[in-house]
Amino acid sequence: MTEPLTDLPAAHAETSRRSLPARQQPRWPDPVARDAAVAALSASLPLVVPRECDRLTGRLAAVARGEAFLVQGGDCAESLEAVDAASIGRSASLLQQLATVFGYAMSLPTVTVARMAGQYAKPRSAPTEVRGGVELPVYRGDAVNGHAFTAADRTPDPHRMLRVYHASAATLNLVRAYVGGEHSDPSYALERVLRFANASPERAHHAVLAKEIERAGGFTGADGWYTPGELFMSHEGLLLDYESALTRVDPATGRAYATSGHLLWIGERTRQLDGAHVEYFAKISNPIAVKVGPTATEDELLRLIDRLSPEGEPGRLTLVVRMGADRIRAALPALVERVTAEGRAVAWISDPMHGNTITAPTGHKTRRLDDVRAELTAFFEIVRAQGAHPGGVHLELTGDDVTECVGTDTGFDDLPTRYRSVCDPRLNPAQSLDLAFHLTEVLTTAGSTSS
Ligand SMILES: O=C[C@H](O)[C@H](O)COP(=O)(O)O
Ligand SMILES: C=C(OP(=O)(O)O)C(=O)O
Ligand SMILES: [Mn+2]
Repeated sequence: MTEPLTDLPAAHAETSRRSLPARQQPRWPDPVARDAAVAALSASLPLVVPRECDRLTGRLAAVARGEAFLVQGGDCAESLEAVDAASIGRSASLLQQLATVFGYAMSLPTVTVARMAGQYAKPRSAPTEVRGGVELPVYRGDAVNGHAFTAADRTPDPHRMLRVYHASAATLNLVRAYVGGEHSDPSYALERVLRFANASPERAHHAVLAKEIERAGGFTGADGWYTPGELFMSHEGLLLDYESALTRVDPATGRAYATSGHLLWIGERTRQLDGAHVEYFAKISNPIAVKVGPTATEDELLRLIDRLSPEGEPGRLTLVVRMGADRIRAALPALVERVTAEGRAVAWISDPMHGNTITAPTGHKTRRLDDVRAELTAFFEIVRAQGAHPGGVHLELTGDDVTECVGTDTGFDDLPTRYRSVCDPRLNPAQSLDLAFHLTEVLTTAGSTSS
């Protein structure tokens, strides 16, 4: 039995939140309403418990040691209006399908982590948005304000944090039911991979590969490429009011945990060494990740690692590289070389999405699958050339058949057809699986399926 949790003493979380500069936080117009929402969250049940977070740390330790591969993905921003049982099931299933393909590609067990049940707060490039001469606060995710371009929607409303908490609880409940139920049959994901690979004549090469995956059969059983009943939840730990209020102390160990999700990451825009986000993340015991963009320096990265993982426990810290296909070859090698030479135990994973965002002629934010592939391929080459382990992928994707990224069956002109994202463009299932099959081909043709 898991021990009951007690509340983290309020001063602990509040001190860091109030005393250090925190970027990308909303200006709540009504401080009384903000305090009421924080108080309600502080009295709410945890969404996850320490033992599950520790189990994920253990899985990620295997990733850091080169013995496992992480498949992390989901929406850029979850939307309260789009919380839908079938859609959640499709996205969870897509992650399991990708785990099956990547596990084969790498000949390694996979760990699956969703951007789900809490991915509701967004860092933005500009504080406001102007349309037709009207200027309003930018959309910062459903935990903060509404997406519609009206003053009412865009005004930050702290009560939204409670709505998001309840939506996350319901999402988590459903995912636990899916992965522990129908999705837990080991053949569930493989059948869907085969169906995808056989669906289109242009994908004849995928069908051949899918047959090999089926023949290899390593997806079954406890020693297989993924544990079908296990899907962890993650989100960017951006909104410190929300995260602090859901932080709890495990009485068994005296350690503090964010209980809003199993794994939280620090975004590219909030990883300042002297900032409130790094301060908060240093205090929690969850497995954590940090985004690493093309401007990160070797010294900055080492200081960040030492601050966030002072004991160097493998699995504690994952570095999510997001540089852009055109910059990764110049920026990444020195970072991997230095961190490896200094003996830091981190997992390296690739987010090939966030450095490759472009504006389509239609005005839509989009990404070319070709650029995503190019960055992911370069990541593998660079990390391996430095003697380190390319430990996983971090993707913005959905199980729904959207038209948000360009490639496979979606051209620039198709983007308006089913563009549903409230923030960044996601890969649809065909694009996600194409990416996984492409990487498998690259890795297997290179003559090596292990790292
Ligand atoms: O998801 C990432 C960021 O929130 C997003 O890329 C920022 O986008 P913006 O440049 O449109 O603000
Ligand atoms: C904001 C995000 O990424 P980054 O911090 O890498 O820009 C994101 O993952 O949606
Ligand atoms: Mn994004």
